[in-house]
Amino acid sequence: MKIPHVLTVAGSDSGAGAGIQADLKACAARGVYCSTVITAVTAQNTVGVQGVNIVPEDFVAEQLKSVLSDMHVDVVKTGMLPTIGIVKVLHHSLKEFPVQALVVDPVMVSTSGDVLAGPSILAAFREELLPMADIVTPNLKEASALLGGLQLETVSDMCTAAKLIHDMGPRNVLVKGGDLPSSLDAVDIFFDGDDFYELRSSRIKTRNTHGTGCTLASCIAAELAKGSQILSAVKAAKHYIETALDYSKDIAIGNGFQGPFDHLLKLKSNIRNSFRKQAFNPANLFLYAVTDSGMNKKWGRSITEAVKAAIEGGATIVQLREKDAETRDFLEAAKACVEICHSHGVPLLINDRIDVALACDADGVHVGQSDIPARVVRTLLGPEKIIGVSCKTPEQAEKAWIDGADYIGCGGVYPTNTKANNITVGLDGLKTVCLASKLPVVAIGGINASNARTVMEIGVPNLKGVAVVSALFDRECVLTETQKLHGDLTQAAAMVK
Ligand SMILES: Cc1ncc(COP(=O)(O)OP(=O)(O)O)c(N)n1
Ligand SMILES: Cc1nc(C(=O)O)sc1CCOP(=O)(O)O
Ligand SMILES: [Mg+2]
Repeated sequence: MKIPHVLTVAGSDSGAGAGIQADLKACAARGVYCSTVITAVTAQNTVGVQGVNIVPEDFVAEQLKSVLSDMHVDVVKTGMLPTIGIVKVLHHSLKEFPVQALVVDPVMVSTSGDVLAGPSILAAFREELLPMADIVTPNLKEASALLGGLQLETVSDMCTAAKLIHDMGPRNVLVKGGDLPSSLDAVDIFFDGDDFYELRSSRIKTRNTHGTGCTLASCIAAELAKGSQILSAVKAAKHYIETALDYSKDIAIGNGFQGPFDHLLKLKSNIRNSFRKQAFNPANLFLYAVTDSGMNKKWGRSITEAVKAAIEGGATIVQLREKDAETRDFLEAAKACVEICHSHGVPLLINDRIDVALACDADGVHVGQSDIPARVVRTLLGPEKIIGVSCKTPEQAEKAWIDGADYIGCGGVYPTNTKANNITVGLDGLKTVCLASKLPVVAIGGINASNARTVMEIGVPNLKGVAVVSALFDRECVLTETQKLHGDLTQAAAMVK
């Protein structure tokens, strides 16, 4: 079995908050193998950097050759590259042994203010490394240094910097605004050469932020190694950092002004979660079956029988929406459904109940506008679980994206008897929300085999499927109804293509 593999080319931090040590822990936390090429050994603690011993460039070259010639590396991530010679050696090695992606964290100054790579390195970064990079992740100081001292004080300045750095050759740029004085949130700007994305996460009040830059870059590298798209990788990395900082905000290591944080929080909270589930695939929204115990009871079947039939009929994702079930019964049924769904490779989500989702280790949850906010759900469930949010307006869709949701449900497309007092947005409302949403969308509300094609034929690329309750579960045969709907959706998908 092949395991995703990141090679980090960076300096050692004796205090183990940043550098090679942070990279190893971040990759371990993300379930990715990490090999190491050490460019420098630093004597460092929470007070600052007391000494730096640079590894001779021919020995950096030897380490690179050892790893790249033997082990299948997916992604290379760079940190402290203290000399021009080492940058050139790395450039040469990557030409000889190409990898799937290169993540460049242009480390220049430690957070304690100590210089780790002098200004002479800038030209080598610009000429040798940035043109090869899939993403470069400067903080404000590093972005300013790369741009000859350009002042960066606002989000708009960050966009300008991202564009100018993109012109140096990397395919994507993430300018990290953690030091932006005026912002309550941590605002980063991601630029892919076409679009700017403003990525916000809450600023956690803690002294334990040493190593966040190294960790973010390693985490992006780890996600890329697992096959994520670049923007998803960046978002997952930001969520991970936010969760880890929050988890570690009160730990006390060292006497200096900036301490390390705990990368391996998941091992303490839930060991099973440290093994990444299948990354969320928007294609799973194609035929989204949402259960209703009242309906299934009426037709004399259990939740598990209903879920099994829906999956056998072609459901691509299942949500347990059991509004009236006793918690203990709901949890037992949910555990059984997790087994059924996972044996068929189908994700299982829980409606509303984060406690039940955690207890049965479901793949995620779906929440609405009056449920626990998605941002809080993300903190509770961690970066890996799937989160869906019900949205009826473009503003709600924007908020869902900012809060770290993976998809949105939009409805009611048609009137429904399944949800009381539900506002109908119609096909026009659905289209408006889809066009505004940066997330994939599943349509819901009054959808059945006779109108599913009309819904899908609005022809908006991020509309990925339909979610249905009564059309599957308020029927005698769930299997037959699911098969019928699956057939209609498949025809609609062929038409839209
Ligand atoms: C896929 C999907 N979309 C929307 C909803 C509705 O969620 P919510 O607005 O929280 O209402 P309830 O389902 O909780 O009544 C959904 N469940 N699934
Ligand atoms: C659960 C739910 N949410 C809706 C929304 O508009 O967000 S409509 C709805 C009920 C969908 O049931 P049926 O497929 O039986 O119409
Ligand atoms: Mg809800």
